[in-house]
Amino acid sequence: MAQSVFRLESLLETHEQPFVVIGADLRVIAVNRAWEAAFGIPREHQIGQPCCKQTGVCRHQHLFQTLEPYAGIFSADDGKESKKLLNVHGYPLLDADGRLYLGESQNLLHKSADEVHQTGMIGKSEPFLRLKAQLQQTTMTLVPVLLLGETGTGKELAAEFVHRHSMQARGEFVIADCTVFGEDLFESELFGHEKGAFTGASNNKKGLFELADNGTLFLDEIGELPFSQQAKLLRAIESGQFRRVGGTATLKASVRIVCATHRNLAEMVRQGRFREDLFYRLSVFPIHMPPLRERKQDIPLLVDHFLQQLSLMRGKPLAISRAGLIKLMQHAWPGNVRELRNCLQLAGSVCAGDTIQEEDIHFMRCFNESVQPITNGETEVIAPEQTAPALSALEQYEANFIASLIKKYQGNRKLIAAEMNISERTLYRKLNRLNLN
Ligand SMILES: Nc1ncnc2c1ncn2[C@@H]1O[C@H](COP(=O)(O)OP(=O)(O)OP(=O)(O)O)[C@@H](O)[C@H]1O
Repeated sequence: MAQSVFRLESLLETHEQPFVVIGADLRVIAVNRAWEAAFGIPREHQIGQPCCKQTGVCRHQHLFQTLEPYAGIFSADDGKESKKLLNVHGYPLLDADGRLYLGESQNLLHKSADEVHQTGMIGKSEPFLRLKAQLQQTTMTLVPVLLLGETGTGKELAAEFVHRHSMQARGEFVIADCTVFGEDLFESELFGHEKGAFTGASNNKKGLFELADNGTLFLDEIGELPFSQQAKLLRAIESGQFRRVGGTATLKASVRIVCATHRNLAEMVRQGRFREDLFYRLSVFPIHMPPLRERKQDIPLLVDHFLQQLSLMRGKPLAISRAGLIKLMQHAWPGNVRELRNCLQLAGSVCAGDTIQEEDIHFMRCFNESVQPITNGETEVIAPEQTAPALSALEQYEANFIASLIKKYQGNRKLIAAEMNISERTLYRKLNRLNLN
């Protein structure tokens, strides 16, 4: 039992974003360090507390009743005046005895100046220094920046860097994850809505664009934005003007746009899946994030950095043997820096002493996004249940593999993503694409 609690806690720590586990009695069982840092509440004050302070059926209770995973944008129920907006994914978890829990990742949608990553980006290799110089150049203007690169290469970190060094640094850094914007959600999440605009709109609500006024709006995975919504985004970016859903007033916001994608947007334009005008507007300043295999010189520095973090978490030093470091240098790192961090985290939790040995290091199976998901050029803007496309043999293989992990981990997306060495967001996209949701 002690071992499984230890494993659960170390797995929670591999999660970069705030994560909470809630029991069927609607009380908090565990939170990770990212959660403590985001809300400024030590875990010992949170564990055992009710999941929500408001009365009535909450999303957590609803999940325990229906066992249906959910995703959406909610404000934090942390008892503080300035409500933080969270992009939330919740799903049921089962332990080995069949007890039901709820796991919820809570990605902060906006970070104030002092919450934005202070540690900076680590590296000294030539590709890394070139990247940093390009990022520095963007800080002298307010033109949109497009970050292109594989999963785990540090696109979000780079977006924070651009914000932190820009003229808008005093404003908020607001994250909009385009993978969760369906046709319905996009407008009200991005531009807000007025009370009564649609069923469930019980209050006026600011959108992410408004929240990013005088700051930066980071549109993550811009390639996933539904085609039908792309013109609305373009209009708002060009004019800085927008209207809340159900509102008549034209509002204005001065927003610096930074986008990221692992997709080939130019190819999507050619296939008619991404608007050409939006593409040209966003790709004024395209920046390629080098994969870790092209900057292996940075591995020792990154290893030092992550070992320091792990030592702090453990409360005692953690080192790595020379043979262990060589093993890390020889790996191709398809999951990039995230994979390196997860690999060290797991090695640290299995190593017997204070030094990670070669045999403590295990590389995880990884499917990266180089598998081109859609070939007929139109499926992503069509409701999947009506027109689910036939999967290619490779996709079918991937779907079978993920289905076996879903079974193995009883649907726990965090564990599935950890085994596949991809972020939960990437897993979420794959589940949608492969009709596994
Ligand atoms: N140069 C770096 N120095 C230190 N940490 C890094 C660096 N690059 C990435 N990381 C760490 O690696 C992890 C993944 O980074 P990040 O989320 O920014 O990648 P990403 O490209 O946005 O991934 P995805 O496309 O899957 O969302 C984070 O924990 C981040 O802090």
